[in-house]
Amino acid sequence: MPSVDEELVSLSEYYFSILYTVIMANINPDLQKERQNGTFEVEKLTNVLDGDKFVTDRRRYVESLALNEKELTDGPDYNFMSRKERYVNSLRKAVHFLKCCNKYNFENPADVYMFERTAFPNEVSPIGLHSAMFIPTLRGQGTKEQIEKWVPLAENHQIIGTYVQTELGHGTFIRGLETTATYDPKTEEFILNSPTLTSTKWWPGGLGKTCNYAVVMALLYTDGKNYGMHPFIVQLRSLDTHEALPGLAIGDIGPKFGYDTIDNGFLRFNHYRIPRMNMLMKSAQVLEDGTYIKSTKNDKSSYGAMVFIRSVMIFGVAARGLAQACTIAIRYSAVRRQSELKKSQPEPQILDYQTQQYKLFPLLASAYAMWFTGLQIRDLYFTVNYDIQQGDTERLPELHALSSGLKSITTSMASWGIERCRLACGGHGYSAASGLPKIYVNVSPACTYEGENTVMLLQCARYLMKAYDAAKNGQKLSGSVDYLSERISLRSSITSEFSLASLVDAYKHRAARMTKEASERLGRLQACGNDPEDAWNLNSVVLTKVAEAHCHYYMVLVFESIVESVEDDGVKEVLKQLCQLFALFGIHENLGDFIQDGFLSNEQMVLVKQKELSLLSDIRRNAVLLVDAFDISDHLLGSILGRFDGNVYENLFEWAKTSPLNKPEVQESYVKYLWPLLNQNKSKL
Ligand SMILES: CCCCC/C=C\C/C=C\C/C=C\CCCCC(=O)SCCNC(=O)CCNC(=O)[C@H](O)C(C)(C)COP(=O)(O)OP(=O)(O)OC[C@H]1O[C@@H](n2cnc3c(N)ncnc32)[C@H](O)[C@@H]1OP(=O)(O)O
Ligand SMILES: Cc1cc2nc3c(=O)[nH]c(=O)nc-3n(C[C@H](O)[C@H](O)[C@H](O)COP(=O)(O)OP(=O)(O)OC[C@H]3O[C@@H](n4cnc5c(N)ncnc54)[C@H](O)[C@@H]3O)c2cc1C
Repeated sequence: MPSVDEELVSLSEYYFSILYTVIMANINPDLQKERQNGTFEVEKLTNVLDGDKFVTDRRRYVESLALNEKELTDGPDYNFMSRKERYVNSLRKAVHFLKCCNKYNFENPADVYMFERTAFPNEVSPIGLHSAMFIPTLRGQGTKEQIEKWVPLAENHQIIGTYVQTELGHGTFIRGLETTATYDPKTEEFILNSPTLTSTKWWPGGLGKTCNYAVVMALLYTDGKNYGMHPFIVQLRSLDTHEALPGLAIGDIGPKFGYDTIDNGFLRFNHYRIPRMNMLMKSAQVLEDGTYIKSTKNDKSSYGAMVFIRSVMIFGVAARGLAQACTIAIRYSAVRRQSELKKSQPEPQILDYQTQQYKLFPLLASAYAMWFTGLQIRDLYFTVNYDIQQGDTERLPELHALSSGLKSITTSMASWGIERCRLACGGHGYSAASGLPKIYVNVSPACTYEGENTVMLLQCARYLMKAYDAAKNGQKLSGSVDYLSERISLRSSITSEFSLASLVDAYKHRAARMTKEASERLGRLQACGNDPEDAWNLNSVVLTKVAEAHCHYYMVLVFESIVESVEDDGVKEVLKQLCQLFALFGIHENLGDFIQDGFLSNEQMVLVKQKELSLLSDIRRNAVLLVDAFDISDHLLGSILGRFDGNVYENLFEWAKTSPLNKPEVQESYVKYLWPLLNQNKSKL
């Protein structure tokens, strides 16, 4: 007998197939042709992207639950709302979302995440930080007793919290934060204080108007000594009136580049007291008498929430953001016809222009590379985190380096790529109807939050320099830096076959050579009199490139391993083409790195450029199916240009008619401003 879940899944498959048939009946003919001409089965590739068929079915089922919730999907068009309306609407949806979580009683956090993603398409909910950072920090940094006390309150939403770290004066440099938590043994309380204007907490999501609790990062003082940054649970607002508690000044920081649905806020403490036990004490304790005791080996374990978000952002923000933009731009390029290739022939689909393919297909390949890498790092996070829970922090530095570096290169690639997709859609790309502006403003801050991208690359480089030194001293390295202690090939093995192994090898060579040279340069800078910090700074542009090279290598390596693991021939072939294009585009873009020491010969360079162009033609045939395989619903895309049915023009026209500026026919502003202007000289007409 099938389980309830199995029944639901087959029901959702059934509805999906009906929906698919209905939609196909009304598909733009160009898109229909694209979908008939492919060389592989889309569904099989979707299963690879999801992990397996079961995950695909489950995801569709969970998404269908969210799509059936009218409270989440109906309502005013986001594009026509004011900032305040966007916040209020999002909070309304957030509360309904919580009711749904109770109703459906999801046991797996992945279900909650998929449901939330559908409820908040390219938006962040005002309570998003509650589950993304507040609860994980309570769990990660609390003692058993603290977890037992606070987590149920948070999970039952009796309290709603956020993560409060950044200040007006400092975000990157955590040791420069100024908020103090001074222990008072007489009352067994901590006194939180903002001693300067620059110590005002600034940016935390949901702080402005929504949350009544927070984990606050502050400098711990006890017995007159500063022990650095520690996490504290702080009540911010009355649970009855929601007013800020005495001793606190809280508010919204005002409009931003995007993120309209969330109230990023400020917070000032005026000698605000909290009980001793509100310090999260898993890594360090303050006893009743003020004695400070450190209980974990790695003093960066309190940075765990940041490592978590960086690890999940690669897939959740960068890969999915770029995949959505590619879906929009490629579908639109298949239905848009413009100019002429040959006289007296119909105007071609713009996707047939090689230049259009060169704009879009490397981005498509990057989206796939990020997608697979993101899933890999998410899994690595859970493995390492499990070890940490058992007291083993050995792999934390590697996870920190990889998640920092990959968070940086993928969010940079994605935000650059989304803008490129917008430009590739010509004029209509600039309309909010394209959905691309909303995707862009949702992805672009990821280059800054959870560690500014340059700073994160330098964290990764720091790890690479240490690893290289260890390898030089004879240590055998493992994990993602194992290649630094291997003998690497001096000449590229790339041939006209373009085996994936030869491409991985090229990236490995580049990363290893650049790491070695950066390390030697660092040594030379110190040898000629610079102290280590100045030498580091004078070498930092080079170091960011080293980190990029390492992360790029890692992405090619992961992509190759996925291609190798796929059994279906059709899917394997298209993924191989994408993997080759990702690698070759990267070589072309960074050619100097690959030819500098003669690794790549002139002949090989010519081959690379030829193959890159021939791959465009290969991928052209499957381009629409390759974006269909991401299986991103129209609701999530929020794009008229990227609609699954390709019926762009009629829907653009209908959408424009709903613009509030079109109602009423004659606007008040005409009467107030234009009429007087137009009529001032009327008598002279
Ligand atoms: C459930 C699925 C969800 C999916 C959805 C996906 C995501 C979306 C979710 C939410 C998004 C919505 C909203 C956005 C939220 C944004 C929240 C924030 O931005 S919170 C604030 C984040 N702030 C930062 O990231 C600050 C960046 N700065 C730092 O991290 C650090 O200060 C530093 C730059 C790394 C330097 O730290 P410090 O000065 O203390 O240390 P050093 O002396 O330089 O280094 C000492 C040593 O420690 C290592 N290290 C540093 N950080 C870590 C770490 N996190 N973990 C492990 N190790 C770390 C460092 O490398 C040094 O090592 P060593 O060389 O060996 O000495
Ligand atoms: C949308 C959004 C949401 C956010 N949400 C939260 C939240 O929920 N909670 C929270 O606590 N914070 C939050 N933040 C704050 C965010 O984490 C910080 O803005 C981020 O860590 C960057 O720090 P910063 O603003 O101090 O940048 P800065 O460090 O001032 O960066 C400015 C420039 O200085 C350079 N720079 C700085 N230090 C170095 C260095 N050591 N080496 C080389 N270059 C350097 C950077 O590369 C950058 O070019 C959010 C920010 C945004 C934009």
